[in-house]
Amino acid sequence: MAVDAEIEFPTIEFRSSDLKRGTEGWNRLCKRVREACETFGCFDVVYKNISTKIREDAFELLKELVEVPVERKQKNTSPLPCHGWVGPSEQVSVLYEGFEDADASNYDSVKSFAQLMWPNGHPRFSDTIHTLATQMEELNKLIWLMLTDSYGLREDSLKMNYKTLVRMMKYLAPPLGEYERGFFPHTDKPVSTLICEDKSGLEIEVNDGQWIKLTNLSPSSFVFIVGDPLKAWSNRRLKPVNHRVMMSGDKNRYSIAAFVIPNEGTIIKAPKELIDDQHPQLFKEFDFMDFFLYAISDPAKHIDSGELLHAYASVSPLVSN
Ligand SMILES: O=C(O)CCC(=O)C(=O)O
Ligand SMILES: [Fe+2]
Repeated sequence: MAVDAEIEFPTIEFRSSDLKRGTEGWNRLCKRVREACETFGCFDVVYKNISTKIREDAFELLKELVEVPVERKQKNTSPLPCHGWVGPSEQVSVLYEGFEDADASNYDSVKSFAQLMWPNGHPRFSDTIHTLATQMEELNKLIWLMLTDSYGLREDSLKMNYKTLVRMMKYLAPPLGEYERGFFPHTDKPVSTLICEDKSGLEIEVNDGQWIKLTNLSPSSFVFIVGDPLKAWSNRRLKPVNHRVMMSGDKNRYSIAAFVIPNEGTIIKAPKELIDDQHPQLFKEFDFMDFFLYAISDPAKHIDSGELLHAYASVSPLVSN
């Protein structure tokens, strides 16, 4: 997929015939996934095992969700600051609105969310979002397996207990002819992220200050994004990508993101196979939740998002990007 005159953003199709571990097709995919995550920190995965129907249904339901009265939206709270429902404000953007289910591959969690928004519940919403979240979680697992296989590691080198937090977002079209921020630039703090969208708007920083828009994503595309913890886990091989949403045109944009949030007490550390004389250990091992809370704390507000991992866990203050 060409998104810029010079830069070719990687699109990788996961054909069912290549998903058998150990086959040539599988090994080829593993290599491409690893290269994309090391070079760009993200890629477009075309994955037809998640049907376009379930995505379309989810976007339709999201359009219903944004219409519920504000008093109900405000019930979507979270123990984490800046999580839960976030309405249009300077905090993210006046164009932005986001809802969150912290454990969306768990049916009861989605059902409780739906009951807050629609007092009589909304089984079709619960079924659809739960199914999509579960399938995105499976896709994420597949990508993790490709990463461990490509580094010649055991599967359990990247295994942890986690929840799949799903964020459902709406971005208003900007005033006519304008090009406006929908989501500020940042690197993701969850371990990894998968995003699907109904309209382009996502942009990534490829070189210092050079942004490219991800256009022409297919109806079966999901954007996989390397989060900061994967950089620490891989001893700086994998690259968290700085990304943002910019809005233009006259259509609203809807997106659904699935984030990997490890359970309390999960330690992020590089497997010993990824540390040697040529690759000395660059990050101290750390508790994911401590890092996550640090990243949304007041002192962290003065540090660039892409520098937070270094500020928090770098072994040496001299190590930079
Ligand atoms: O809406 C999107 O496509 C991206 C949102 C995002 O980057 C995030 O929630 O971390
Ligand atoms: Fe993000």
